Order: sequence, then structure tokens, then C-alpha cells
Amino acid sequence: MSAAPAPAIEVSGVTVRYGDVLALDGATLDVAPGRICALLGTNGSGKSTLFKTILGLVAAERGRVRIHGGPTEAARRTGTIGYVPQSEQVDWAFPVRVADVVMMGRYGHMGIGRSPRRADRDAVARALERTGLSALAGRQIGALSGGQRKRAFVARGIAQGADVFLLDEPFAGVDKRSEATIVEVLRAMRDDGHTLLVSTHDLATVPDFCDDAVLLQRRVVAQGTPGEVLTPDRLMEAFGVAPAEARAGEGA
Ligand SMILES: Nc1ncnc2c1ncn2[C@@H]1O[C@H](COP(=O)(O)OP(=O)(O)OP(=O)(O)O)[C@@H](O)[C@H]1O
Repeated sequence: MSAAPAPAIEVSGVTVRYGDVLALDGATLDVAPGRICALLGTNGSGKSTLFKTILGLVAAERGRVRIHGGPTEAARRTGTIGYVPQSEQVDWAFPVRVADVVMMGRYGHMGIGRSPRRADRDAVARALERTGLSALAGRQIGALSGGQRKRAFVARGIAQGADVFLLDEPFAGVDKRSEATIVEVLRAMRDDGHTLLVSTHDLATVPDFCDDAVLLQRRVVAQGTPGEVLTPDRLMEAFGVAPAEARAGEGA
């Protein structure tokens, strides 16, 4: 009998503090390879901190993170982790074209000071195609819609050759049509075997496209299928909404 594969993302007992603020308090979760897992929680529940810890940008006071069974530093070095940041963290006035943003995913492959080669340009073209952005390759990043911007960062991760993707609120500020396009791209990535951890406040879409869900309140208070995690009691307790409101609040 072969052993089960290591989780793509394994977070064990992670505690993070910013000065006096306890942002994560022994958070523990696993995401199996080839799954889409929703990361749910109210404002300030520690979702972005969890992403930063997985990325190695914030140091944990206790606990550890493993990516495919190895240390997070190794995964960063090899470009295994792709990160799609919250929109507010990006300077959209920065004068770069969409193709340049996606090419940034290739920097680790090029080495410092080296210019893109054919393989890099091909990888960028493929990533743009996968995300439906080929026609916008030459456009300034700031001149894209919110949903297109998100897809540009997904394309950057694809060009990088990432296997594990962390997406911080990919649906914030995007309309229903863009949201549907992003969901389609994420599903296709999952079907190709990638692993995705997606933070979202859009509870209504979760059962639709996520295999698993995690509810975070500084620690993980529930993990399972979306149906197991998003129970009426938990919706009311964590978000102060009834299930019907979560559906009605779609896109709000
Ligand atoms: N750099 C920082 N310095 C001090 N406190 C911070 C810092 N970053 C986050 N915090 C605090 O840590 C806690 C967790 O914040 P975090 O951004 O991880 O939450 P979040 O779940 O991503 O929230 P949101 O849904 O609003 O994006 C909050 O209380 C926040 O105020």
C-alpha cells in the first residue's frame, strides 16, 4: 500500500504576533494536492497573515509550515508558490504592461540581469492564453478592470511554474462576469493538479467551486467540505448572517 501524498500545504500550530496583536493562535490546517480550499473568516481573523506566513514573509513565533512536505523556503526558491495579492497591496499606477507583470514570474528562471529567452516568452504567452488575457498583453496594468488585474497575477504564477497558489480575495471588487471567468480559470488549474488556497468574503460562491473550506478566527475553528463548514450556526456565529442572507449578499 503506498503512503498518502504529503499535503500540498501543511500549517501546524502556527502562532504569529505583531507586537501586542495576536494575529494567529496555533492555526493548524492541511490542503491536499489538487484541491481548491476556501479560507474564510471575518476582517482581522488572520487570513492575510496566514498567507504571509506560508510565503515566509512573516515569521511564526511557534509552529511550522510545510509545502509538499518540505520547508517553505525551498518552495519559494523553486517558485512552487504563486501569490495573488489583495488589490490594495499593488501600485496600479506603476507603468508596466500586462506581459511585463506576467514576465516577472520568470525572473527566478532567468537569474539577475539576464534578459528573457524564447522559453520565457513562450511561458508568458501560454500563461496569458490560459487566463484569457492574450489580447491585453500590451496594455498598462492600471488600465485593466479589477477582474483582469487578478487574472494577470494568476498568469504571473502560471508563468512562474507555481504549483501551489495563494489567492487573497480574488473576487473583491470584481463583477459577476469577471468572477465567473476567474472561477473558470481556477477550476482549470485545479483540474491540472494545482492546489489553491483562496481567501474570500463571497460565501455564496464557495460551495460552487471549492472542494474544501477552512474557517479561521485566529485559529482554525472548522475545516471540511463547504457544507460541513458553512453550517447555519457557524454562519451566524462567525459572520452574523443567516444562510439566506449569505446567498442574497452575493456580489454585494
Ligand atoms: N503589520 C501589522 N502590524 C500590526 N498588526 C497587524 C499587522 N498586520 C495585521 N495586523 C493585525 O493582525 C490581525 C490579523 O490581520 P490580517 O490582515 O491577517 O486579517 P485578515 O483576516 O486578512 O483581514 P481582512 O479580511 O480585513 O483582510 C488584525 O488584528 C490586524 O489588525
